[in-house]
Amino acid sequence: MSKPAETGVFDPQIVWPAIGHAFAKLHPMVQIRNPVMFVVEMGAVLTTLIFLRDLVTGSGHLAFSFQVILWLWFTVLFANFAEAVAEGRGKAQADALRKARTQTDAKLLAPDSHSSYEIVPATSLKVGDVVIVEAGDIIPSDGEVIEGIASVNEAAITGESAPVIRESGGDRSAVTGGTQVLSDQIRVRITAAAGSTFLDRMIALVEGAQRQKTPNEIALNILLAGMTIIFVLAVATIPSFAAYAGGAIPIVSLVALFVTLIPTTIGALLSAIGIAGMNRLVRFNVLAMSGRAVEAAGDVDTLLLDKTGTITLGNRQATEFLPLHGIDERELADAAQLSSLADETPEGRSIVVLAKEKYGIRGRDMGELHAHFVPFSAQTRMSGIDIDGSSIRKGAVDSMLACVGGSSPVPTLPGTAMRASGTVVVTAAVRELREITDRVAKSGGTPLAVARDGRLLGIVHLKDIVKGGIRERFAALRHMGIRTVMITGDNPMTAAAIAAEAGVDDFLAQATPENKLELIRTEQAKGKLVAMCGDGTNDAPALAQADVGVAMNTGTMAAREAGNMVDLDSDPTKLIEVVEIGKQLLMTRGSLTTFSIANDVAKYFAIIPAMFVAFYPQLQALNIMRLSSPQSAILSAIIFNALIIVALIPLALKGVKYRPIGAGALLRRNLLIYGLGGVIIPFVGIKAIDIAISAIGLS
Ligand SMILES: Nc1ncnc2c1ncn2[C@@H]1O[C@H](COP(=O)(O)OP(=O)(O)OP(=O)(O)O)[C@@H](O)[C@H]1O
Ligand SMILES: [K+]
Ligand SMILES: [Mg+2]
Repeated sequence: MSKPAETGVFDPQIVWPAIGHAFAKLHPMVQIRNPVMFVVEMGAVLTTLIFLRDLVTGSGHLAFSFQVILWLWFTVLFANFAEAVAEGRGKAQADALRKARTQTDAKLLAPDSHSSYEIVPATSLKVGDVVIVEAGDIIPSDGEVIEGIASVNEAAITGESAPVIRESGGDRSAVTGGTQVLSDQIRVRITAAAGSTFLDRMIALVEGAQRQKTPNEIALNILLAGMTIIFVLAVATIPSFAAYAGGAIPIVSLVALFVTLIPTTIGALLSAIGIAGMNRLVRFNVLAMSGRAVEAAGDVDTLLLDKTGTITLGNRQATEFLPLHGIDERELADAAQLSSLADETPEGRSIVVLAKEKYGIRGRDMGELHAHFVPFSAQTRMSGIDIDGSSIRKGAVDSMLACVGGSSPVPTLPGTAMRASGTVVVTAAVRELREITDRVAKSGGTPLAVARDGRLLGIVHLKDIVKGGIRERFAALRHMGIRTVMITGDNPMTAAAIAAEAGVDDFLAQATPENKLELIRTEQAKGKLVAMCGDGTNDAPALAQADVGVAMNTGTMAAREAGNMVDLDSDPTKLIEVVEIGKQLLMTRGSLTTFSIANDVAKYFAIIPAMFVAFYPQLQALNIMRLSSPQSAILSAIIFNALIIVALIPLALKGVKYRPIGAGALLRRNLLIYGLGGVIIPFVGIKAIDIAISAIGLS
């Protein structure tokens, strides 16, 4: 995994444009999305108008008012700046991606030809068009390989230069526009028109163009808005207290008090925290389609993983033909090959290859054979062919046995009549078949049974390899308290072998797409947050249902569209980083909210005595900060309130450090640091500012 270095928080290339954006974001229609800061802006507008009036009439404390108003505007600008910096970091990543979206031409296949094509610009391609892509060509748009196999360099989107295999059929058929074919030739059916390709969506995502507030953010915003309203009411009563003592408090002081008391720190940084979380994922080569997915990742309890292509490499290859007693190996190979001639899955193709390598059985022309082809489906878990009155099937052993009547002695495949003595033959064959199946399965291989006209011939052994380093990573997930469950369409014994090798906690075998979906719903009904990693079209419903659906980039378009995250490195254990980033996001938000609210304590001690000491001398007891003057107290508080936003931008963007020490311990630790820190820091900060401004004689 190549991980681009993190740009510095205050990189000049990001800071300068962000300053401009901070002013542009002053527009009330932009500001209204953030209620706390909108209120601050309204306060700034109101006091500015009063100041202008006083300027004309020559009344009021003009110098003092001017300084307070300036800092009110700074408060809003700093909040805007924080968001703009977060967005700017995303834009830098988007620009890198945009370079990959170079203008290319496409070799558009003429509608009823197999080889003649015309060159057209990639932008003119429509969904459904078929293009030829040859070695050296850039794939013009997203699509599905419908014929051929090729090695593809996807570095443009993944940053990983090792080529990947893309082939028709199966779960590795999706190709991404902007990537380059290195060898061979493929035919690609275009699945996305210009402007809505994967790369386009990636760019829009990292730029934050599609960012929507998550339910958690909305809830927090409502809470903050609620607190703001309470402080409006509280501050609104102050003039009457002053009037009672025969004095008056200038509006600008009231607004300053109000702004320092409302939760401006978290209000200013909330949006930046969310954007930064998504950006952090991008740096790990994971694209989150929604902020909600990132948050959910922070609380995941159960991780479900598809086996083939997710836990294993996914190119299951036929390695052996294992005939039943009394059946010629060549007869089995021949039947297996026939049933696979039109099977465009990697499994089917590898059977044709093995039959040719081992027995020299040549491919036959499907057109001349007058055959009816039965394609593989995840429901039937079988595929095959009806040819010359005979029917050949291959598939998962249990499905095949149900079909040829392994459980009942009566075969149900068409075209078979049962002899009276047949029962015994079938049962013996079934027993032997089970023995072979178990042997293959125990080694982690996938056994495919082959039958001709209801007569079992034997087993094809498909081999697959568990992805490297996966075991330790699953152990790390367990340590984080996440249960891993492998779900596969394969038989229980193969599943058990692979599950043991990969080190998952549990597995579900012989699962149909509906079973996968059901399992997720059951977990969710128990109140658990479920993540699912998958690559196949048959995983799509589950990916859509899961709270966090991580599609492998090697997977099909359907899978990539259904999930709410795509892992460009196709590494299911990346969930560790995804969860950490999610937890970090939640913790950062929680910590800064705590800090923001704790901040208020010091401000009460700074401002309240300063405001009232003239009317109520006994409040002098509260004046523990001994600030130089009431005006300096108000000014120091509002300056601190604005500067703390800028000071916390790096923390908001980088996130508080995640430590796997358990939720309770973490909460205590954060309360101590951010709660206590939030109480103490403003006392020190406000006092320091007070000393500084009275030294330079600002107030
Ligand atoms: N081309 C094929 N023809 C016939 N049967 C097949 C073919 N490919 C796979 N099978 C059988 O169907 C079963 C389920 O298919 P598949 O592997 O696609 O399911 P899955 O739910 O995606 O599980 P996995 O986790 O293994 O990817 C396989 O275990 C195998 O027994
Ligand atoms: K505040
Ligand atoms: Mg699969």
